[in-house]
Amino acid sequence: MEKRIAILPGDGVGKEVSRGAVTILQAVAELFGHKFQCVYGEIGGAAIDEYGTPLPEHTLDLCKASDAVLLGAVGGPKWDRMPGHIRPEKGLLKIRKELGLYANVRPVQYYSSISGVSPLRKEVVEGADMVVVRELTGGLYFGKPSERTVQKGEASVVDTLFYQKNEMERVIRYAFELAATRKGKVTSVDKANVLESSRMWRETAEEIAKEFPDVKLEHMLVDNAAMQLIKNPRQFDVMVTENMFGDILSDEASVLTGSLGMLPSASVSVQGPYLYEPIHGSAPDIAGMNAANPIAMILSAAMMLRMSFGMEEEAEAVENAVKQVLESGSRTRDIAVTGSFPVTTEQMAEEIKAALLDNEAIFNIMGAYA
Ligand SMILES: NC(=O)C1=CN([C@@H]2O[C@H](COP(=O)(O)OP(=O)(O)OC[C@H]3O[C@@H](n4cnc5c(N)ncnc54)[C@H](O)[C@@H]3O)[C@@H](O)[C@H]2O)C=CC1
Ligand SMILES: CC(C)CC(=O)C(=O)O
Ligand SMILES: [Mg+2]
Repeated sequence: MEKRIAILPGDGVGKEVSRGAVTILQAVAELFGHKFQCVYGEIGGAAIDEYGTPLPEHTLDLCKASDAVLLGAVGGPKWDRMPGHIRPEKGLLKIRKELGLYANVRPVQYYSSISGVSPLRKEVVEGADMVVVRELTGGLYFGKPSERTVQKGEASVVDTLFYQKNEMERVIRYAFELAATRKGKVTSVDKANVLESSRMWRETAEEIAKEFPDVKLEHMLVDNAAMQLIKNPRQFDVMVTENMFGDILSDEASVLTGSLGMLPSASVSVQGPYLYEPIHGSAPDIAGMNAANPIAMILSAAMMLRMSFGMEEEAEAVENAVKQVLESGSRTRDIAVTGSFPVTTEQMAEEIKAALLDNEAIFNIMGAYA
């Protein structure tokens, strides 16, 4: 089966972890007899440098003409002083809007093999298994006006948190549908004690809940949710929340696994290609050092195989290879324990590829004798 994948490496470690994911996709293609046509495009700072804009039209066209999009990360100090409308991050926001990627699905999975890496005690994180569903095309990151002004002679600034009810409905419904396939619980996170937008969000969650009598709904204020995530993460199944709260809480949730380099994501739309990306950014502090953890990106590719291509067996094969490599003790710097010698980004991807090829070879031999 031929699939066309738009690869947008972006900036910083985005480039390095993208190479890791492509290595794994090539191995999957070889093993399972698929054809993945990887077509490359520029986004973020890389696109600003070459074309003067963070999301050139040709990149967007390339994505629209593909079956799925795999994106590394954007941003970095080089472009931090650019005016707001041509910052690298604007390219990411624009592609999300243009592709209608309304729900960003961020699974947080506990790996017993690296439990010691989390600063949280093992008995707190053990067995944590949750998904943050983050609204992705509305809220503060998109609302207008968003500008500096002068009011009564004083420098002033405004950002706007704007939502339409249907934008809340679709992402909350997605969270309920997901919870119905998991542990049957949705925690809707808001700031309804202060914000009018949150009161509408809460009402909408109550309305959608009526469509899912077997799914339990609870509400939680965002400040409490930030604390509960660390205190008792096992209480959560699916957490659904607006754009900025979800951005912040999912980075926090990565601490349950031990590193930001472990968390993948999928962004879904009503129609058109889905986009897959790690939740982390371009990590300028380690960019170019071949030190980034490629697992978040590789697990994002596994999500793509499952969600965009219906390749469940292939996705599981990649996820199992990741587990196996972690169990073998191999670690990039972010998940290394004191005294151990970390592997590079490239080595980690190669080890995952080797585990994938080995497992499938064994599986095929066993199958032949079954
Ligand atoms: N989706 C995207 O493209 C995102 C882009 N950004 C951009 O990235 C730049 C840096 O932002 P930061 O706040 O530093 O966030 P960041 O996520 O890039 O890095 C935060 C910390 O996590 C570490 N880290 C991140 N990914 C890692 C990986 N794969 N392996 C090992 N360690 C990893 C970094 O070294 C750093 O210490 C900014 O320009 C920001 O706007 C930030 C978040 C998301
Ligand atoms: C860089 C931002 C636009 C978004 C962000 O931090 C994220 O999507 O995780
Ligand atoms: Mg973020």
